[in-house]
Amino acid sequence: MQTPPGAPTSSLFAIRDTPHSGRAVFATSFIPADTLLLRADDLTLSVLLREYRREVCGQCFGYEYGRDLRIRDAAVGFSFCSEECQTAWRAEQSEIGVQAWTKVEGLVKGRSKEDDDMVDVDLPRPREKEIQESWAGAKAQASLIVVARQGERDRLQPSTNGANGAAPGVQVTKQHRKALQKALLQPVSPDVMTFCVSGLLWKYNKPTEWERVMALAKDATPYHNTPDLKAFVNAYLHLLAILPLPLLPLCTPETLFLLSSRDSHNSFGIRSLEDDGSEFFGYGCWPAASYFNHSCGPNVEKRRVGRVWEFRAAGEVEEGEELCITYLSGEERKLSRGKRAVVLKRNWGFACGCERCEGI
Ligand SMILES: C[S@@+](CC[C@H](N)C(=O)[O-])C[C@H]1O[C@@H](n2cnc3c(N)ncnc32)[C@H](O)[C@@H]1O
Repeated sequence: MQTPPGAPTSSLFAIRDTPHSGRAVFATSFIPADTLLLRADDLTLSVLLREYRREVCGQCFGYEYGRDLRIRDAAVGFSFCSEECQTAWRAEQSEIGVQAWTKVEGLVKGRSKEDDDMVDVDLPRPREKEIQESWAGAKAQASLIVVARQGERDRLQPSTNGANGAAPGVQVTKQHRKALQKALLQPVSPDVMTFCVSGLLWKYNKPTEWERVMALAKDATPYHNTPDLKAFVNAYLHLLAILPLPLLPLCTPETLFLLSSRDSHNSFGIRSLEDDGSEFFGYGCWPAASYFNHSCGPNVEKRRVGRVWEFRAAGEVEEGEELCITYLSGEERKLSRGKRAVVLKRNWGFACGCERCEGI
């Protein structure tokens, strides 16, 4: 098998296909306990939940037991533990990125708290047909918004106008402006918005690395429920209405869906490093870290160090053995086999056939 783009390479392991659980990581020699197997420092998109934005550093995810961090960058809605982190964050986002976060913060700030509320997790996941129809349903309004924004570009850059000074292309009318205003009146889901902006900016700033995320395992039905899908479609229309103009060509249903479809089964929770990770700050996608399959009795331990994930052998590993982490949180690991199976099926979409579950 050819190594997928973005997959890790090592003298200790190789990535191979398995009959039932996609690709997996296998030891290529005996590995002593506690050996460092991989440091994944390739964070792509990430979501820091809005409720933690004052306490968790936007760059290194540092947390000081719930205290507000020293530096609050109110314009973009992130806080930082140091000036270095703030500078690194701004450099990584790029100038356009900082403009985008400022626009998003302006939209989200002052919205009623109810827009934030989590929806019922027990609703069924939308199937492919419903997903396609929802995105298609936004097409007409999206086209009107894009024309309204095109008018903005033409006002800002009159040199792109036609020879007679008239705007090239379609004339902006009341209908276009109304479509834009209507989008802005829809409820905002700040964390969904963060996901979309983070993904679009990552694609904008690192276009050659798109294939690293596209190579990951896909989920054809990545939305948790119908309100979640609706929140993504709304975020799309909002973003068309407010993003800096250079980002508009990237903001498409296709790109947003592809980001969700890869993130769904590959993201890592960003949790507190104390208390067995009881605080869930958000999540992110590190492609190199996404080739380990799950086992309920894992032989690899993972640990987050700032923005990097480290993977170590939990004990001695024999040549040829599959290297597995656990996808379960601390509390979930203590559940019975049946309950673990329900959690894994719901969150990751697979029926666990690991050695612990099969009783081997
Ligand atoms: C992070 S990816 C792991 C790498 C993946 N196998 C691949 O080919 O890219 C997670 C996905 O791998 C598969 N997977 C991981 N652990 C599994 C297990 N114990 N049993 C069955 N499938 C598993 C599931 O499809 C899951 O959604």
